Amino acid sequence: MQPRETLASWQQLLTHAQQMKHQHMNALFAKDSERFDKFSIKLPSILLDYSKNLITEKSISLLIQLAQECQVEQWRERMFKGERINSTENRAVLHTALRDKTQSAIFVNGKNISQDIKQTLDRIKSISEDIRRGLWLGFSGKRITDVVNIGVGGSNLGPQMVTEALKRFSDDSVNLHYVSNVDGTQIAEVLRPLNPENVLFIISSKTFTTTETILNAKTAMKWLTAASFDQTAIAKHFIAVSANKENALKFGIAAENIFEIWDWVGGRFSLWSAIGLPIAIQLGFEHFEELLAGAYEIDCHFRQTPLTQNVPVILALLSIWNCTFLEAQSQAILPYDQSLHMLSAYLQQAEMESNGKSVNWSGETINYPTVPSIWGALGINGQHAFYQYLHQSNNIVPADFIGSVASVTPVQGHHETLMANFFAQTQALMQGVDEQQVRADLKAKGRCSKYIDKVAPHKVHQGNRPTNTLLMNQISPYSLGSLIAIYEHKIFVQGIILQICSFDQWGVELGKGLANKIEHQLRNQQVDENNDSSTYQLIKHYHQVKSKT
Ligand SMILES: O=P(O)(O)OC[C@H]1O[C@](O)(CO)[C@@H](O)[C@@H]1O
Repeated sequence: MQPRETLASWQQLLTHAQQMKHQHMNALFAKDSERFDKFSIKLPSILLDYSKNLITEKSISLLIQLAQECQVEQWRERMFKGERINSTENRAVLHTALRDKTQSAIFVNGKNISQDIKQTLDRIKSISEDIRRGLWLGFSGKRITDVVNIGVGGSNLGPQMVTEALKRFSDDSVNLHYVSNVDGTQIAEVLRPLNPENVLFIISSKTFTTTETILNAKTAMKWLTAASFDQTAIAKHFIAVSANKENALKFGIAAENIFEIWDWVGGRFSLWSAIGLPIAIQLGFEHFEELLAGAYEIDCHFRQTPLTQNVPVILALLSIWNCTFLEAQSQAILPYDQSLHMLSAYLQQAEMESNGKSVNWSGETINYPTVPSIWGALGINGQHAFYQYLHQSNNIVPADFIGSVASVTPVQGHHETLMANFFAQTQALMQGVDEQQVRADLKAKGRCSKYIDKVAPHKVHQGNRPTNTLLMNQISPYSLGSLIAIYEHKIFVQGIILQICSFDQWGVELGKGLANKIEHQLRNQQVDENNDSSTYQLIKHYHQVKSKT
């Protein structure tokens, strides 16, 4: 495995980055009237404009060379063909197979998984339709009006982000709720207004060992059986989605209510599998299929388009350019479409759980900056909260701006105001305003020179802050499927170039193990003296205060 720092393109990028740090995007735009054409890509439902990055044609050409030297195209084929590229877990990575319209045969451990996928899709269709038409009945013969999805991380964020985004496409035949937090407040609040006779629970857990999910599921089961006085009611009110059928059965879920997922689907890439059942229930199976179709379009684009015109590849290269070579440390996700209000939370898991690692495939320490921390919120709300930092802090935060040409719920006069802000913000972040201009503007407003001297330095915006604009035609199941798949493949490409195993998540295990030990101490009013002094005193304080409340 060739260390990345020894690649010719890597070395040239290091030198090139030092030169580019002294450039301003304003000058690059002034020099080149075709900059937008050179640095934008149009897909059927999404336009990517990446011209507002600190790049030249040379930057892109070196970055493409880097992708080639890292054999991104070969790795991409290995993924699509089902090779075990998740090396630390010895697993294939095949979320793309879940949305492959052609249902081509793909073999994992000698088994054609496309047949399993088809069967599961057929079951999702039939169960979601039964529930939506009122044919699935609860223990007292009443129809299901409310579905509660219990799951966390990848077993929650994907379905919740999508059903929130596509609410407009729901006919409201069923109310959908999500419980992810083990804080009892959440499940108590969700269940409080519901009638057990009308509620169906989906227990979503790939491993079926996640403490938070299992505890919430147990509470749900107690709530149901307390009302039904009958264990047989469980079969009418509980569905499980899991790769661990044995545990789901042991838990008490009826065999016919268990939906299988497979070890070749990573939790954070699983919304296309039966983990997406809540999507089909709330929006209808045909909309779930459109979501898959939108993702499939991007799978084909990613697999077939030359690297220079390949949206996920370009986004990955820009992230590497901004973080590894220009040393930005975080990346903002700023949707301007209300529908996408959960997108940054979703991408936080997708990107940070995938690539937030510090050793390479061989387990050697990586000694160059890799991926940024991902954060964000709805752009308009952010403007009145944290954009001050984006515009004027010393830290450069590259940002993805995501908006739609047409609103799915047009309210007269609103969309233009929203989108005017969308366009203005990337312009302001790029252009900035220098002191000379600030002074001239203040003078034109009739301000006295004493005031101008005092205020002018505070009003300077350096600009030169990189942004990508992803402009969607309109939010729909199809375009949302495409958007999510773009980010999934971007994450993959980053992992390949940075030599990070993007499909494991060992970093979540240590905390889980320690929580188990501490939970034992909390339940038994003990404090283990082997704890460090901070943790020891915190637990002791917890017991003392608890004993008095
Ligand atoms: O679906 P499961 O197995 O309950 O896991 C939920 C989430 O927990 C994690 O394992 C992290 O703890 C994620 O990777 C996963 O999406």
